[in-house]
Parts: sequence; structure tokens; C-alpha cells
Amino acid sequence: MARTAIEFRNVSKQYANTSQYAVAGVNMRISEGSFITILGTSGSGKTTLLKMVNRIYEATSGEILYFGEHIKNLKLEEYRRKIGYVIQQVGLFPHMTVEENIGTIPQILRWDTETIANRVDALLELVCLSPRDFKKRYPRQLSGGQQQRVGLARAMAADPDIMLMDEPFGAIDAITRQNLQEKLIRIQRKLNKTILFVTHDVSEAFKLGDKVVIMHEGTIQQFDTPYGIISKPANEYVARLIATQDIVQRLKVLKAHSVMLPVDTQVSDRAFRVGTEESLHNILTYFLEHEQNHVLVEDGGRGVVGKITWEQLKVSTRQGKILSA
Ligand SMILES: Nc1ncnc2c1ncn2[C@@H]1O[C@H](COP(=O)(O)OP(=O)(O)OP(=O)(O)O)[C@@H](O)[C@H]1O
Repeated sequence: MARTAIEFRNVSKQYANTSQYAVAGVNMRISEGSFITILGTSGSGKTTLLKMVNRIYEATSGEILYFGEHIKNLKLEEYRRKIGYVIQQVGLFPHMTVEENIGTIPQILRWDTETIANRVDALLELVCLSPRDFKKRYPRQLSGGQQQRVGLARAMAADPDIMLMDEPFGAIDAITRQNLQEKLIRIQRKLNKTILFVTHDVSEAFKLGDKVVIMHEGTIQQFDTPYGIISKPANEYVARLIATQDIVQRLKVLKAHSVMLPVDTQVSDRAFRVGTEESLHNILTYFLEHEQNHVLVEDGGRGVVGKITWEQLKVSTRQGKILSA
């Protein structure tokens, strides 16, 4: 069982001189290593929720716990270092090179020069920027997407346990965005970071999140896996929100692991194998192109962990159809 990284206990926030609560009575447990996306329309309280986690804002009432400890009892500076924060405007220091930007926190922590240099190189490799080409550049010499990746590397420099990301890809073109989303999924799986990612883009939330939090007027409407939400929206609001996604889009965001069926432990089947992160859209395409009716789902070192049949795919699709009807 994964530990609980962050727990919200009846958390509310009312800003001074406002009559409404920006966040009202939020209860939620976030497991270590999970990728949580927070989805909602403008003004629904997403950013407020995120900023209470790193104590940019203090909750008006209720409690937030970090691995079981009340965050208000932790030393703010030490606590903040365990939390990486990435925002849309990146906020790279313009007068510093890429290398200096990424090394900011390690410098403050007085790591030795060689350790910092190695860390910078490793992080640049991780976000697919060649250290040789990029580390001496200034932010103005980078494209928007490259700046965003440097921002991500900088947020990860001191190896935080938790990453808070507030619409980090909001201002980026669709193709680069897709590319960054895929990189982020890979980084998260590799490093097992706990990520809270705010977005108002339904596809992005469903594509990235192991679980999605749907917010409206400061309250959580539903907190579930993408498949759980698509197959069983908790209320009318959620149903309307996901109805903006047509079936093809849903098949693109639903992943093999969310709908697969169990298999016997001994699998000698020669069927085509897909990864757990494969989209149902690609699996459907495979079925149609190759006139096949099942695939096996493989999870790296763990071998075959499930299967998806044509029947199962139809059931998932039909559930989507009922919702959008
Ligand atoms: N500093 C502030 N002072 C007063 N009210 C605020 C402040 N920040 C946010 N609010 C209000 O709190 C509510 C929630 O805002 P929040 O920024 O959390 O929403 P959001 O879901 O992140 O929206 P968006 O998608 O537009 O960024 C809104 O009604 C907003 O006007």
C-alpha cells in the first residue's frame, strides 16, 4: 500500500473581503507516487487548492497533512524544498543561464560544484535537452516549450517529493504540448513523484491523471480514475463536463490498464502485446487494421498483467455513448 503523501481534512479557504468560499470543505487523500490532475472551470478553486499545499495561502479552516504531519507545524523553508512548483509563466531568471537557473536551489543548499553540475546535466537529459547545447543559454534564447522544460528541471533540482504544477502547458501549442505531456508521464513513472497538476483542459486531465479531481465552486464533485469518471459520472455537472469529449477523444485518453481484464498467471498466448499506458484508441485501430479481437497488456518487468478483448472495448465505448446521449 502506498503511503498518503498529502491529505486534506475539511479544508476551506475564504479570501479577505469576499463573501464566497474559494475552496469549501475539501477532503481528499493523495497517495505517494500518484499523478493527480485537478480539473474545473475558471474560478472553481483549483489554484487556491494547490497554493494551500505549499502554503502560499493558508487555509481558513481545516488541515493539510504532509506524510501525516500538519504542514503548519513544519518549518516553512524546509517544507517548501520538498515541494517543486511549476507555473505557466515559468518564471526563469532572465539574467541567469539555463545551468544557473536549474542550480538555484542546490546552490542555496550549498551542494558542491561538481554535484550541482552533474545534477543539472542529468535533469537536462531527463527533459530531453542536450546539456552541451543548452546549459549556457539564457532563457530568451529558448523557445516557449524549452523554457517550460527548463522550469520543470529547475523544480525537480532538489529532488522534491511532490510536484505542484499549475497549468504548466497552458500557453504552448498543441504539438509541443502533447510532446511535453508524454515526457512528463515518462518522468513521473520513472521517478515515482507525487504530482498535483491543475488544468482546465478535459483531455489533458484525463490523459495525465491516474486520478482526476473535478472541482466546481470550491467543492470536489468527483475524485476518481478517468475510467471511473467516464463510466460513472457522480452528478449532472460532471456528466456535462465530460460530454464535451466525443468517443474518439475518450478512447484516446483511456489507457489499457484502466479497462483490462485479468489473465491467468501463465500466459503462452502469442497475441500482440501493448503497454499499460497504451490508449484504447490505438488498440481499436490495431483490432481494425489486423482483424484481431484481443491483445495482451504487459507491464515492463511484471510481464503480462491483463488482456483487452473486442467485447471489453465495446463495453467501454458503449458506456461512453450512453453518457453523451
Ligand atoms: N488573492 C485573492 N483574493 C481574493 N479572491 C481570490 C484571490 N485568488 C482567487 N480568488 C477567488 O477565489 C476563487 C477561486 O480562484 P482560483 O484562482 O482558485 O480558481 P481557479 O479554478 O484556479 O481558476 P482559473 O482556472 O481561472 O485559474 C475565484 O472566485 C477567485 O476570484
